[in-house]
Amino acid sequence: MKVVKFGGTSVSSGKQIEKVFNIVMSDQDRKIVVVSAPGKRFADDIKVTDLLIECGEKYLQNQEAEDLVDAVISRYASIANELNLPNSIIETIYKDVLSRLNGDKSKPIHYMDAIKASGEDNHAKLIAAYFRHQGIEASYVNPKEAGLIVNGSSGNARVLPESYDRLYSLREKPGIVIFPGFFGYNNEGEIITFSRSGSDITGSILANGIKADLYENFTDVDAVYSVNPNLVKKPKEIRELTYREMRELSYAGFSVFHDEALIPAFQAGIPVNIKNTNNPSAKGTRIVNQREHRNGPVIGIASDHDFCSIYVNKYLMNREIGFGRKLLFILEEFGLSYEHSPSGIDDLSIILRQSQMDAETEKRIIKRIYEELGPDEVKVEHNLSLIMIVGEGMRHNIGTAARASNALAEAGINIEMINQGSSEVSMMFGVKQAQENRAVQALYEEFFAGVLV
Ligand SMILES: Nc1ncnc2c1ncn2[C@@H]1O[C@H](COP(=O)(O)OP(=O)(O)O)[C@@H](O)[C@H]1O
Ligand SMILES: N[C@@H](CC(=O)OP(=O)(O)O)C(=O)O
Repeated sequence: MKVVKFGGTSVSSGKQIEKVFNIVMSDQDRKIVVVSAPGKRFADDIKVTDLLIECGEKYLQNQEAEDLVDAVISRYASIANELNLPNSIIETIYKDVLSRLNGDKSKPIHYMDAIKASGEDNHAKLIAAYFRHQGIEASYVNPKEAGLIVNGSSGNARVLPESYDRLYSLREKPGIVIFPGFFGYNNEGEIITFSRSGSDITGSILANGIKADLYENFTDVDAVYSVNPNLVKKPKEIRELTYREMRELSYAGFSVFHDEALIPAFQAGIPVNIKNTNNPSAKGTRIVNQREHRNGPVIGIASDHDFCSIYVNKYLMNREIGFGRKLLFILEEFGLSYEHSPSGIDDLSIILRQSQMDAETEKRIIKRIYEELGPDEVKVEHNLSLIMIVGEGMRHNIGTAARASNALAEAGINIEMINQGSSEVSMMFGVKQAQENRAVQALYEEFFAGVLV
């Protein structure tokens, strides 16, 4: 039995949903179908989730948002029209969206979550109606009814382990199950969404719950490429990746698969296959526990931007017990999470996503570090990009760091910091944001020219 997830681009129009239908019908093991809200049909299009967020925010401020409600409903209406579905489905969706928008605003965060989740919830109903219209036994299943219970905060839902046992009974449901991605319910019955692009997570949870043989994740590219295809023309396709490699790469910028989505599938030992809705016969990329090492040391290069670093220097820092803890405690008190902390004997850098820290917070943090830790120097550097080179093969190859540093030096790029992950499957380079793309291209040239992946 397989769980199949279709991303926003795969369900963005009636034509795309016909492809989804054909893919599901072509393999009788494809039983559980997880869907996203309608995504982009073309580069400048707006995802339904983004329209809903704008709409909800206006309603919260009691502002007019009729044009936005129209924009949401007309996305579903044009899909229903293309698929020759009766108008009653659009009336149902319209009523649902309005009732959420006019719902209880006393807890704005929960209010917004219910609105965001309507994108997938209504689309799952529409897609189930289409399958039935085609004469196929199919039903929409709500996450609460199925037992997908979560905790955590809005946009950061965490599945509760007991959900898995409950979801197992989906196996017995007759026909095809159409399941909305992106959200679950907490024990109080409130909707909580996963982080953005979180339908990948729902698919993985369901794959674990029903103990699927395979989790197929359909998107709009033939494979996971060794580098973001928007940065390098026709990059090499990756046939097979380990869970650890994919986890590092999706964390560091491979937006094709959500980094949190690997854990449930990994825990149950279920392989993941990333495939293309627009070219389903292409093999795609498999994510597995172990793979053969036929390529060089590196399997992929990912990059992400908008980081900053807080650099702290103090002579004899290495002998001062509790220095690191006190520094991190200051950040904790400001509610900040950090990504990495490369260190030397007398210095320590903390890398953060800079959107968390405005100018005022930064000033207050620096003041506290000076007051409480007595450093010789504290420096904050903004607009950094992190580039991650990833590959299980790096463990068996010496000289990877030297090759990467040389390639960057030859491209005239200054390395602001290096961090070799203790996992030994990744190595991170910090560079100035303006040099990110050039750095990725230089590393790609170094590690992939002529390599079979
Ligand atoms: N290394 C990579 N390999 C493949 N796609 C990538 C990679 N890095 C970024 N992407 C982008 O991820 C996109 C697919 O993810 P996403 O837009 O979330 O799809 P979906 O709508 O199916 O959820 C691709 O179109 C591509 O632009
Ligand atoms: N619709 C949600 C969840 C999701 O997974 O979407 P997509 O499959 O388009 O990345 C979002 O935009 O975040």
